Amino acid sequence: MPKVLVSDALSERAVEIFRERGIDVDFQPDLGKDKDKLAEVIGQYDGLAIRSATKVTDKIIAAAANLRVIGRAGIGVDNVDIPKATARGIVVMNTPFGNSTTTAEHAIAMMLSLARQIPQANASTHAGKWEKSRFMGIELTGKTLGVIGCGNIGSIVATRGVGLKMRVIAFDPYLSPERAQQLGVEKVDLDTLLARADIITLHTPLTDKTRNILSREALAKTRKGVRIVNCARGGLIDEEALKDAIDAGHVAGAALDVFAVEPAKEHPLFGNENVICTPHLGASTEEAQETVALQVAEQMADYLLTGAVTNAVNMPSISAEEAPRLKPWVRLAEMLGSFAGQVTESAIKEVEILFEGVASEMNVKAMTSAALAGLLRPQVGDVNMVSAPIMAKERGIVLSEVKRDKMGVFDGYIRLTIQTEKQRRSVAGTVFSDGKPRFIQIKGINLDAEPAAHMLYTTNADKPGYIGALGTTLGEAGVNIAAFALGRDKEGGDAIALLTVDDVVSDAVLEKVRDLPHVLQAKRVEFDVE
Ligand SMILES: NC(=O)C1=CN([C@@H]2O[C@H](COP(=O)(O)OP(=O)(O)OC[C@H]3O[C@@H](n4cnc5c(N)ncnc54)[C@H](O)[C@@H]3O)[C@@H](O)[C@H]2O)C=CC1
Ligand SMILES: O=C(O)C(=O)COP(=O)(O)O
Repeated sequence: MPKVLVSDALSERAVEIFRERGIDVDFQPDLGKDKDKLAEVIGQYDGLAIRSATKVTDKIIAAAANLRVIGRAGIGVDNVDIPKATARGIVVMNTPFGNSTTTAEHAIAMMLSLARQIPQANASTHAGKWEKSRFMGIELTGKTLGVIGCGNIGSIVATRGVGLKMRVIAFDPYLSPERAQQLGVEKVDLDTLLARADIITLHTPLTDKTRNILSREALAKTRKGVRIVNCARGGLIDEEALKDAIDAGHVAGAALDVFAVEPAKEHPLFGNENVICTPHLGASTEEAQETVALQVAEQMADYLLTGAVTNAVNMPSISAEEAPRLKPWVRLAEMLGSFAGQVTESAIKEVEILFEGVASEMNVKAMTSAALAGLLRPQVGDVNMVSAPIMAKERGIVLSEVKRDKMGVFDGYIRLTIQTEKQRRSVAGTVFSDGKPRFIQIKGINLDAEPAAHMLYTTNADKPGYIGALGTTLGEAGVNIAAFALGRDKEGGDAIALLTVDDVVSDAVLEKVRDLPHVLQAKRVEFDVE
C-alpha cells in the first residue's frame, strides 16, 4: 500500500480522500517547517503533499529514496526544487485553478484596503481614537490598474478591476491580443505599465525571469503616489527598494501578502503606516482549501494507484481512463528504447518515433518519454520517464514523433528509429491482445519475439549452417535456448536472430558467437520483465 506524508496544513479532506482510496497517510501539518525532521522521515514515503511552508530542497529530495510524487495543494511550486525532483523521476503536481478566484479576491481586498487604509482605520477606531480626518483615501473608479502577469489570477483581478470601473492595463508577454480584448484590458509593455498605473498588482509566478521584476530601477519608473499590491511572491519585489520608495514618499503604499523570506517574523516594512500586511493568506478560504486538498489528494492517489498523471509540471498528462490501456504500450515503448540503447554504443543524434494505428490514438507523449528513458538508460544510468525528455534535450538529441493511421496487419505498432554517428537502427513492436509486448521488426526485417530477461541478438549474412552453428555454440557453452526468433530481408541477404536464453549471456559466449562464420554482430540484450 503506498504511503503519503501530508507535511503542511492541508484541509482534512485530503486525508479522507487518501484513506478512501486505500492509501496509508500520515498527517503532520507542522512537519514541513522542520527541514531536518522532514529529511529524516521522508525516505519511507511514496508521496508528499504540501502547501508553501514545506521547502522541498535538494537535501530533502536526496533523502527521499522512495518518493514518486509531490503534490502541491495550490499553485506556486517555487518551494520545490523541480530540476532535482525531475532528475530523480519524481512527478511534481499542483492544482492550477483551485485557489485562483480566492487569491484574486484577496488582491482586490488588499487594493480596497490600501485605497481606504481600512486596517489602519480599524486599529485606530478600536483604540478609541476616532481619527476621522487622518484617513483620507482615494477613489478607485477611473484609476488605472496595472496587472503584471495576466494568467489565471491576474485575469480574474483584471475583470474585477473592470467591474470597479477602473482602467485596466496588463503586462504579460504571453497574453494574446484577443484574450486582452476579451478581458477588457489594454496590453502594454512593462515600462508603459510602470509609467501609467495608479495601482500595480503582481500575478506572475516566481521564476529567474520574474525575480525582482519590481526592481529599484522599475520602481523609479512608476508614477509618484503609486500603490502596490503583491499577492503572488515576495521575491518579485526588491523589498529594500520598496521601503526606500515609500520612505521617500514616491510610493504611497503597499499591500503585501507575500515576502521574500517566509515566515516573515520581522521585516524592514513592518510597522510602516503605509504598508498593509497579511501572512500569505491569498489562498486561505474554506472553499479554496477544500478544493485544492481534494484535488491534490485525488491526483496523487490516481498516480500512485494507476499511473494517471494530472497537472504535473514535469511530465505529460495521462488520464485515469487511458492509464490502464496505455500502460502496456508505455512498457513496449520503454522496451523498444531499451533494445536500441543496449545495442548502440555510439552517441545518439536523432530519434524518430512512429506511432501507427491504435498507438497513434493514445498519449504519444507518455510513450515517447518511456522510449527515451529506455534508450538513454544503458548510456546514462539513472533516467526515467520524468527525466528522459530533458536529458535527451540536454544531449542535443533531435526528436521527431510521427502519427499514422493503420496501414499494415497490426492494429497498431510503434517503430523507433535512431541515428547515431555511425548508423541508423530501427526496431518496432506491438502489444498483443494478452497485453504483452512483442518485437515485430528489427532493421526493417520482420520477426516475432517476446522481450525476455536474457536475450541474445545477432545479425548475420543469410548463409546455410549459421543457425545450426549458433545452436551448437550455445549448447556447448551450457546456454539453454528458450525461444528463437529469426528473420531476413531476402534470401541470401541480411538476417537477424533474437534468442531468449535461460541465463545471462557471458562475454566469453558472446566472443564465441562473434567468431562464427557469417556473423556481423552479436549483442547481449536484457529486459526487466515481471
Ligand atoms: N498569495 C497566495 O496565497 C497565492 C499566490 N499565488 C501566486 O500567484 C502566481 C500566479 O498564479 P496564476 O495566475 O494561477 O498563474 P498563471 O500561470 O495562470 O499566470 C501567470 C502569468 O504570468 C505570466 N508571466 C510569466 N512570466 C512573466 C513575465 N516575465 N512578465 C510578465 N508576465 C509573466 C504568464 O504568461 C502567465 O499569464 C503563482 O505562481 C503563485 O506564485 C497563487 C495562489 C495563491
Ligand atoms: O497556491 C499558491 O501558490 C499559494 O501561494 C498558496 O500558498 P499556501 O497554500 O496558502 O501556503
